[in-house]
Amino acid sequence: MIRIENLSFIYEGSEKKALSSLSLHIPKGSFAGVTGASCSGKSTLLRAVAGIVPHFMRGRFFGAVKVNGVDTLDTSPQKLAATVGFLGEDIESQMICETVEEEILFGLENFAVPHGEIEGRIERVMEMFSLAPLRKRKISSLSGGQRQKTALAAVIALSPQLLILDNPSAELDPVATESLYEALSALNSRGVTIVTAEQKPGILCRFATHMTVMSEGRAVLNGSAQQVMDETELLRSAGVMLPRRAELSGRLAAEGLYRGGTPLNIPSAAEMIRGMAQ
Ligand SMILES: Nc1ncnc2c1ncn2[C@@H]1O[C@H](COP(=O)(O)OP(=O)(O)OP(=O)(O)O)[C@@H](O)[C@H]1O
Repeated sequence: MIRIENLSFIYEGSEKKALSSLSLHIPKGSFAGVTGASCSGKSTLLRAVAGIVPHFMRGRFFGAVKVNGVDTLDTSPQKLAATVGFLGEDIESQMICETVEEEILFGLENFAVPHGEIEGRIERVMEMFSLAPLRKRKISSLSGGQRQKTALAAVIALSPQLLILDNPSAELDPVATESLYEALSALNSRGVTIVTAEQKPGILCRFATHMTVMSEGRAVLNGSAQQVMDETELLRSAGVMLPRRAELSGRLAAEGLYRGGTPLNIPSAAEMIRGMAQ
């Protein structure tokens, strides 16, 4: 679904490569998680997949990004948006309507979703993000987390085939983050390809089928969540903050007490401890 070939990008006015000779393949149906330290290039990578780089955010672009076989240089982000949902870090700039309902409705009308389908889609995303009580509320009166949920709901209501989310948990509390990832996982199991970037890999490794670690504009690690999370030294050197369960398994392994892989979730961490106690 996404094929990136030898991509380098330098923002206009900058001399530094935000992306450097990056090649990556994300198959259709994946739940891909992109992680890495601040300024490692995660947002730029996602913007390149959505065509925002270099169409809206200009600069020197080398290599190719193909989405569903279409070269993003040969199409516009508006055309891509028919199948690609993108929510960037700066959600404020993506929200243009006065109320929650209008914000979700705007995209649906803009993409000429048949009238008979609109109410069903609005209700579905309202339920997904517990937004029903906020339906008529002004966006200016919402908390950061409520705005984030509204922006996510507006993108998901468009039923994209590919959903790209940059730091979607930024304004969400842990419970809302958990429900967001469960909702994304449910969409993924219905065939939607998902690409999300997060600085911390703890939530990604629980849900992603595929992970990429960025460092200085390069993809320094790429593979299944287990393969990536087992590379603890490389993750540390890329400035990635390991989840506590990975710190724990790493220390136990260094002391010769544990030989398995990094536990990706709490049940597998419990399994690790149970195994040692026996
Ligand atoms: N609009 C821009 N103009 C110029 N340089 C930019 C712009 N956006 C990002 N950069 C630069 O590109 C590089 C990669 O930034 P990017 O935002 O892609 O990293 P990131 O991993 O998403 O960071 P963060 O986790 O802090 O959001 C950095 O050196 C950054 O300063």
